[in-house]
Amino acid sequence: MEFSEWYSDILEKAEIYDVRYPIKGCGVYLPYGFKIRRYTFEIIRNLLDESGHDEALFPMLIPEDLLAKEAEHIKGFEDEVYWVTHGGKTQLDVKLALRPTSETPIYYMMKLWVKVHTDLPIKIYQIVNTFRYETKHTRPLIRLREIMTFKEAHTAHSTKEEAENQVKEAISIYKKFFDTLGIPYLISKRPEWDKFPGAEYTMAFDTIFPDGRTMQIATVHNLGQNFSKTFEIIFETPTGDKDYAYQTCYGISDRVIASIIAIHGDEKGLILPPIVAPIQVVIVPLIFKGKEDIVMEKAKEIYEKLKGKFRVHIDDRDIRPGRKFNDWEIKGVPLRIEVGPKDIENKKITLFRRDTMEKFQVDETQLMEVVEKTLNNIMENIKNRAWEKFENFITILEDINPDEIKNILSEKRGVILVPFKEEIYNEELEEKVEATILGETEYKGNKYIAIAKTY
Ligand SMILES: Nc1ncnc2c1ncn2[C@@H]1O[C@H](COS(=O)(=O)NC(=O)[C@@H](N)CS)[C@@H](O)[C@H]1O
Repeated sequence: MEFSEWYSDILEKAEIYDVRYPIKGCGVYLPYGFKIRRYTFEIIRNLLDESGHDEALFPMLIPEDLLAKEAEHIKGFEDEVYWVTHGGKTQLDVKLALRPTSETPIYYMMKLWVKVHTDLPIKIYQIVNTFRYETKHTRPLIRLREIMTFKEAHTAHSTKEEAENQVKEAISIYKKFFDTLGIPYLISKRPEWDKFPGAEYTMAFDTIFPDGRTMQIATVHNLGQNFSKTFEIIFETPTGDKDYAYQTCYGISDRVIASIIAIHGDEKGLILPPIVAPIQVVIVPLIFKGKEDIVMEKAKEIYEKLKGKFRVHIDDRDIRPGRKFNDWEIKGVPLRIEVGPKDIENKKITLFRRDTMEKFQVDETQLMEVVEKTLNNIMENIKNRAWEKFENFITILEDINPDEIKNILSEKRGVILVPFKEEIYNEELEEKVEATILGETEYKGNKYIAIAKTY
């Protein structure tokens, strides 16, 4: 099955997301998908909190004059902004934007908060919905008009070096985040012509979807003093001088959820990393005539043992076991325990791991350690499998040969790496190869220009 068909099919069949909302680019997180989202963003929350960030919350509405303050920024977003013009029947005297991202409201407030260098650094983030009137083809969780899960971090520093270090910290936070989810990535510095509006430079994480196209899953921007000059975020330095704050911002969105689904899934359905799985272990009692009671009793006993440590569920629906197996395989539940009369007699436990579709038996005394070990093993396995597929999508060429590049990008697709040369690194190259320049990147110790077909 072709990837995009598989993808929209699984969103529905695994009950993750419902695209039938009557506005293009807007959809509904169903309970199962919402839990995956919750566990996923809990990871990034913890990583940010552990590295000195504080979560905050800013209004969604931005007055037109505020949004338009930073010239590059508004130029970059003016075609994407949704506007509110009325309050009820009353026309508003100032148009209000639905935030496409929150530099302008946040930096307006930072001006009020920052007076002296000891008020810095500020490291805050919010996880909110943002709005972008995307004109390109919208796709569920990938290219939304209402970006429902937009984690944006914004920092302000008293020195250029500290802001530079913050970019490095943001990159290492994202590496930990994607490594925890087993999502492979290539980190590149976006070319000048494709950086974030108002930034000095943009670092980006790109992953490769099963159809071979790359997906930008995170960005880190060094904003320099562009916004602090516009918003007058001025502080008194230790020597009594005045200076403008040095800033960074970095964001991820629902695309992280899309990547978990797309990268780890197989033809059968989802394969969820245990850390984000709403159900980590599903217990399926095999009901045989006359043995219902002992089977259910054992199932409950296993449930009670596991529930303190794992997210476990007993599927006691009155349907055939095969139907149950199928349902939980589609939903990507990492581990299944089948409880039948024979196993009970032999004091055995039958387990099934979703990533390899293997079934195996252990003594019931080993239950806890085997569940723990297998879940960890599943995480390692799906991460390695994802990186293997990713590496196979990378083609290193000695030189720019437009025809060869076009050929590879239409057949194999993936990312093409050519040795970095300043003289060819320009927008014309994109036209020549009819593809996107992701940027300059380090790969296995060498410096390359990365070229790909992107989402
Ligand atoms: N329309 C969209 N739908 C889903 N995700 C999106 C969309 N547009 C951007 N993203 C994701 O959001 C991330 C951050 O967006 S951004 O424009 O690159 N950066 C910012 O907005 C900065 N303020 C950092 S928070 C992107 O890296 C991309 O992964």
